[in-house]
Amino acid sequence: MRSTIILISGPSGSGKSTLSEALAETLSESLGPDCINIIHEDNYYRDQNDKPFEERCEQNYDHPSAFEHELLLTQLQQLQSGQSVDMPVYDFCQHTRSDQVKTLKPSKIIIVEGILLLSQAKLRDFSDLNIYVDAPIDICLIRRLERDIHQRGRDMASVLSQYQATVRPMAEAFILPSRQHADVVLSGTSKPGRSLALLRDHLATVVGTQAPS
Ligand SMILES: Nc1ncnc2c1ncn2[C@@H]1O[C@H](COP(=O)(O)OP(=O)(O)O)[C@@H](O)[C@H]1O
Ligand SMILES: O=c1ccn([C@@H]2O[C@H](COP(=O)(O)O)[C@@H](O)[C@H]2O)c(=O)[nH]1
Repeated sequence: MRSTIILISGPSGSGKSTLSEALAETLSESLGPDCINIIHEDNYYRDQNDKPFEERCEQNYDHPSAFEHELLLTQLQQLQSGQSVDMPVYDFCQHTRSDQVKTLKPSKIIIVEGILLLSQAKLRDFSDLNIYVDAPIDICLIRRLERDIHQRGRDMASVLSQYQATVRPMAEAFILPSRQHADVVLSGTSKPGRSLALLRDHLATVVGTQAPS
């Protein structure tokens, strides 16, 4: 079995995770629930257990060097060659890898979502379909504020200072230019069903005759 790899990239808060879940749900209906893995690029943030918490809070998490993209590519290659992998698990509240891993079994489809995937030539060349999710930057910031405060243990002041120091400048330097590498650009403010409809022909090409209707 050769896995089909689908990358979903775009700015933080644009709607990548939401689209990934919607796509996985739709594909599961036609291919079966065990046919799909979703991998979050976030799990490949570098381990920082050797640094004190205060220092971890100050890191730039929006530069490509913050990620271990080589490990992500290696694990995608292993999954594609039929091997299970132990994916790292990231703890956003602690800004480092947790001591857990998640074992992934090979699957027909692998959806990978994350901010900097399309900035990486080796990853986008390895992928069968490259999707970029776009949304206005004010919408992304509002969504991020809500999420980081409610789910990632942050306060408004730290989210806003990080946004100005690294999130926005790195997005301008690395994420927004990566849009040019996408096979398809989707709106992160449209209903997910509309995005799935726009993906139909692309999915038929990469997934084959069993693409969702
Ligand atoms: N198409 C959409 N329409 C309305 N709200 C959305 C849409 N996509 C995502 N959201 C909301 O925006 C927030 C961030 O979405 P998420 O998918 O987690 O973004 P990302 O993975 O790009 O950081 C979530 O609260 C989600 O419910
Ligand atoms: O320890 C960390 C690691 C990452 N971040 C921020 O997370 C986003 C990426 O997550 P999405 O789910 O794709 O939005 C990135 O912009 C980093 O700034 C963090 O704050 N702390």
